[in-house]
Amino acid sequence: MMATDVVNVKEFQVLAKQKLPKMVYGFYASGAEDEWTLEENERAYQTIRIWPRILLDVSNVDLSTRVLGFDITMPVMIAPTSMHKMAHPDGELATAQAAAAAGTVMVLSTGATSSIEEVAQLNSGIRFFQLYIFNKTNAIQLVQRAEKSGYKAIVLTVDTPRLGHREADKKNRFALPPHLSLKNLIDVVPSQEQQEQIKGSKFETLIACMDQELSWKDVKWLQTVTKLPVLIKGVLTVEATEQALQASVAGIIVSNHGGRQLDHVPATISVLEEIVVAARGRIPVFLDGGIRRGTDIFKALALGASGVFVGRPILFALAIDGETGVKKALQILHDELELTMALAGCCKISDIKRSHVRTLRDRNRPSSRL
Ligand SMILES: Cc1cc2nc3c(=O)[nH]c(=O)nc-3n(C[C@H](O)[C@H](O)[C@H](O)COP(=O)(O)O)c2cc1C
Ligand SMILES: CCCCCCC(=O)C(=O)O
Repeated sequence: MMATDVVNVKEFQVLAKQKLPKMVYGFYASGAEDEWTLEENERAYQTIRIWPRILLDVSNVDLSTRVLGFDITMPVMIAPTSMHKMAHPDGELATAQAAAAAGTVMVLSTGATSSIEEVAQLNSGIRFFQLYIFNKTNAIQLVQRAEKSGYKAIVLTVDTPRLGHREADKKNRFALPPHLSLKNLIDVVPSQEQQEQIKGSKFETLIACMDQELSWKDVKWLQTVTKLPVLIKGVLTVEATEQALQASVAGIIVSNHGGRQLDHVPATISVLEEIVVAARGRIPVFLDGGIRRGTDIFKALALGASGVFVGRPILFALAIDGETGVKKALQILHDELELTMALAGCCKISDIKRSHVRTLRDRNRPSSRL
């Protein structure tokens, strides 16, 4: 198969497996331990049925929406993923160009191989900055740089006090290729001495430097050092949603880190609805994990998501064809969502209702005839 033959975003992964070095492909593709959650993230969409409406005028389908007050062309955004230059020499710059061209949000990772400023200089696209907190001094610096560079929100990732156990990385002795660097973390790069102490690679030592004491009071603290809205990424429970409301965050992202952190946590789509209910419409609820089809996006929106973020398909598309590949991946997801909406009888995002889907739980209710 050639890049030009790709007809759905899953095919980018097949091509990327053939093209990328084993260590890089393994880092991007793998999940934690038995990869149950990684697989469940995709599998869970299969249990949800779409209930279409018919004979509605769907000659004009509009996917545009608003996220944190910003107009975007579709409720599909780019999740923060680290180290894009392992996929393609243009790295995050290519991804950011594609996101801006598609009119949607890109979230730049703290672990990017391009700097906050390099990405910001490219165009006027809408970008958020994903924050990993190593220490408060570094966090303040990163947030101030993001603010100054025009990023519109801070996405605080809260599911990574330590890195999940990814066996592929262990087997492949994962390390960032020496010609690349994590440009935003130059000042927390571990010393040779620290590396020897931890008996790991530079990457493992760096991760070990993350602030493992992070707590809800630090979420409050973060809000005092930035004017930007703060989103919490890594929410999977009603309890955390209630705490997020109490902390007055601007929104939450239901995420299990693409199955890379704690294995056997539920698929994100399976917990979305209870989290949406717990959020009581007070803050937007976004979701990532396992989104591979327009129908997946439609299901997430019907269950109450204000938008979704996509991770691996973007990385694999980048690996295959740089900026053009990412544009193509975004276009495919756009077109699939548009077609799904037309076939389900929805002309705009707000037409997508809870009654357009039936979940396993709906079907298992005693009164159900489905
Ligand atoms: C290779 C890779 C690197 C990632 N790096 C980050 C990161 O730096 N920060 C973060 O918050 N999440 C990171 N994630 C998690 C994604 O933001 C997102 O939660 C996940 O990829 C969504 O699942 P999907 O890949 O099935 O779309 C990473 C995921 C992958 C696959
Ligand atoms: C600051 C370095 C980040 C590396 C970890 C990236 C990540 O979140 C992942 O899932 O991998």
